[in-house]
Amino acid sequence: MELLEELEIAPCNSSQYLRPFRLHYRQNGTKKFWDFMRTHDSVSILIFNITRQCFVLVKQFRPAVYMCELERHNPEVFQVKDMNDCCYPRDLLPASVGVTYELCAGIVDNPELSLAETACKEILEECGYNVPVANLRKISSYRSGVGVTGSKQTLFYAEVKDSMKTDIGGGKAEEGELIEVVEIPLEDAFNFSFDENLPKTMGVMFGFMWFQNNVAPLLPQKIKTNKITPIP
Ligand SMILES: O=c1ccn([C@@H]2O[C@H](COP(=O)(O)OP(=O)(O)O[C@H]3O[C@H](CO)[C@@H](O)[C@H](O)[C@H]3O)[C@@H](O)[C@H]2O)c(=O)[nH]1
Ligand SMILES: [Mg+2]
Repeated sequence: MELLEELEIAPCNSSQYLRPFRLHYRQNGTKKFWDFMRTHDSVSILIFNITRQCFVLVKQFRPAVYMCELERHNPEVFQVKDMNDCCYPRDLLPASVGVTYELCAGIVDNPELSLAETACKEILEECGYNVPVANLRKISSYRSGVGVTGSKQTLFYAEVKDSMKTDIGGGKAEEGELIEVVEIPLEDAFNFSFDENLPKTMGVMFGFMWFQNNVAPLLPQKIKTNKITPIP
């Protein structure tokens, strides 16, 4: 995951994942426009391993995160004069600056599967646990990237046991997915959440908070999470 070479930044003129549009409109008499992208909806799953009392997260290289960091150190990377130009950044940063901790998640791109079935498929592909659909609990759904995509993400909760682990996970190798499965012990979860040196998604932070409010109170006292209050 850490070896990053041959970077080329090129314009994205067509994509199976993103379609940019501009909506022109008049709102309360004021003429406006807004640029946005159509993308797939998605599912994400907060996974808790009850055998070892830990959360199961995934870690992966995210090009968008990496490029934000690269631009901060190297402002010219996106300053191409012609939209057909390519840029070959030289002063690279380690790949690790673009690696984030996330909930297991996937895009909803198979209309034949329900959201819960899609979630179970992602759990198996990314984390290696074979979870029956009936074991999933829907937490809620929400809008992500409201300024840019506004797509809907549905969040599930899944409790797993070591005995349900039938595969190593890691994502679909044939699609080039390179995913590391990581376990966060329950007692470390809240310190992990607020450690800004460990880049993570809001889904992870929300998921841990939800667990604290909805599942932790039902656990035996000795394994409850350490609740910490973030410093303002
Ligand atoms: O530009 C792209 C985009 C996607 N892929 C492929 O498509 C797969 C998508 O993986 P999947 O696990 O289905 O989706 P995620 O990348 O995990 O994205 C989900 O998880 C993210 C983190 O929660 C959310 O931001 C997204 O909305 C949500 O779809 C990738 O692994 C690649 O194989 C590419 O090759 N190129
Ligand atoms: Mg994924």
